Amino acid sequence: MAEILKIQPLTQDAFAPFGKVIEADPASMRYINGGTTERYHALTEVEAVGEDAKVIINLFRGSPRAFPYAVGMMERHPFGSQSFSPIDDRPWLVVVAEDEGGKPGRPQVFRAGGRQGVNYRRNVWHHPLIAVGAVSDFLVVDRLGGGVNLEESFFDTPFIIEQP
Ligand SMILES: NC(=O)N[C@@H](O)C(=O)O
Ligand code: NI
Repeated sequence: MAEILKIQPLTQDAFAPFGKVIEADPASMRYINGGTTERYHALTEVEAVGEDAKVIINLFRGSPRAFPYAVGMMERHPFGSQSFSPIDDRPWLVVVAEDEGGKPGRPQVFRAGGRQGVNYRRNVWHHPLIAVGAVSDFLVVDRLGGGVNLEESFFDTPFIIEQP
């Protein structure tokens, strides 16, 4: 019987085991450009390791997922972090899992606001982008380079996300 996953709000503390939430954190803000710009400084760091590793910036245009949605697999990137920052100010879902002996444990689902991004630390289990409600653009910063930077793991029984 497929287990239904609870959705929790995305907070820095709750997401800490998996990476950082990218959002306008007042504690990181400093004024620049003669006071005309608020710089939210060094919110997180990018990891890019291994052969010929470099950091790239991408745009992902995600089609909305249909719900109930079956979380049948998770993936991770052994050589680099991966960040997703929504451009359209639309809520979306983040699905991550702790590592349990080289496999993902029970997925955890977070509801991200339209101005909340995440940076998955290197080798953190996550589900590929889950856009909600409409086609949504995301700025994605991740790693290009040698080696296979994608490891996938499939659940024997999928987990269900009922409604976002
Ligand atoms: N394949 C790809 O670049 N995207 C995934 O890594 C993802 O997390 O969406
Ligand atoms: Ni990924």
